[in-house]
Amino acid sequence: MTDVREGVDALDRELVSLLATRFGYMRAAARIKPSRDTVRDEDRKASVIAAAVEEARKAGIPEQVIADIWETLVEGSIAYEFDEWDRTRD
Ligand SMILES: O=C(O)C(=O)C[C@]1(C(=O)O)C=C[C@@H](O)C=C1
Repeated sequence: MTDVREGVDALDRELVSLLATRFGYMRAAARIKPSRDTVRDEDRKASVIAAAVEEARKAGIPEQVIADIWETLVEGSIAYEFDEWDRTRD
């Protein structure tokens, strides 16, 4: 069990590192988007979540769990992008 928990802890560190990279892309998106009302894109949000759920289906892991995680992730990303957009504009 110790090995399993060490594996989980190492994987969680990797996941956070990958998420840090993803949030870096959100900073880039906030810089690129020309107006505040383009930060939230519901069509893109739906397509990002659908793609993650499809990957979950292929991997044989619970699709609803992945849908819930991605809902939180994309909403958190949108909030972060709004903060970035406001921080970098007057
Ligand atoms: O694709 C974008 O436009 C993004 O800013 C990325 C992202 C995401 O988290 O994947 C975030 C905000 C948008 O509403 C849609 C998707």
